[in-house]
Amino acid sequence: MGRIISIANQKGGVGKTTTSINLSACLAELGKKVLVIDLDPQGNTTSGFGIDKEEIENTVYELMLGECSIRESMTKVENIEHLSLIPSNVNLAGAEIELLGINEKEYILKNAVDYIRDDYDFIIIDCPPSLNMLTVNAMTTADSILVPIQCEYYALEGISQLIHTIDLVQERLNSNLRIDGVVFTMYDARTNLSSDVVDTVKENLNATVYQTIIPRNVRLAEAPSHGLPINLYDSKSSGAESYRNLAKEIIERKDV
Ligand SMILES: Nc1ncnc2c1ncn2[C@@H]1O[C@H](COP(=O)(O)OP(=O)(O)OP(=O)(O)O)[C@@H](O)[C@H]1O
Repeated sequence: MGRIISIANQKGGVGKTTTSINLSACLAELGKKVLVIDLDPQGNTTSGFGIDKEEIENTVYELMLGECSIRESMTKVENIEHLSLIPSNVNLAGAEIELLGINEKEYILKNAVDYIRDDYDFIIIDCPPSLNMLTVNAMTTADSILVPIQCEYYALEGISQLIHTIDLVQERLNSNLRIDGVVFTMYDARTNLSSDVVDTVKENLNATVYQTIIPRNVRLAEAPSHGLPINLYDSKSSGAESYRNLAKEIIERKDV
């Protein structure tokens, strides 16, 4: 049965999309069968895989509104074996309103994913930067939440709210849900600030912290404009190495 990991942190720009794309591509490179679900109306995971988000017929929006099946919502990603994507675009921004009044709207994604989860080793869900109904759907679907934390001064801002939301979902909607772990992103070894943030989070957060730390690496920032994950854009970069190591660490985890 596939392991379902949602990448969530309601703080914007912390590396959720970068982690979703590159972790998924590295898991696929290591031979795992991966489905990526882009649940962010910005659609950056979709375009980061080289898919034109304006041209696609079926997205996660049509899936959630019951206008297509989960298999019809999937797109194969060129050049990447073992990886499929359920894309997203700006239409998803209206989904919250359109789902008003629908029964069990917190479980719409979960009910769809249940049909296909046995076909995959990993299902990775990229969440939007807010704690809205889309994020709640990601949390009811997931086995665990991976929280990217940017190595910057306000890193812990909002984390207690995120943990409170995870606790509420666990209590009321998905008793299996747990925090998979924290991954530090955009680490800059030249500054004391980055290592201070890592120390503070480790002291204050009762969660597994992945040993792999994602460095600030310009190749990671460039790769999406070429529509490629980092392992295809620059396989030897520090960004590619770090996401490969994160993928290996996640595969080896037995406790989630
Ligand atoms: N390790 C890194 N090194 C350099 N640039 C990075 C790194 N990680 C992310 N970035 C850049 O930082 C910006 C924000 O990253 P990203 O889009 O992954 O964050 P996000 O949390 O998904 O954002 P949002 O909250 O808007 O969905 C992007 O321009 C991305 O290219």
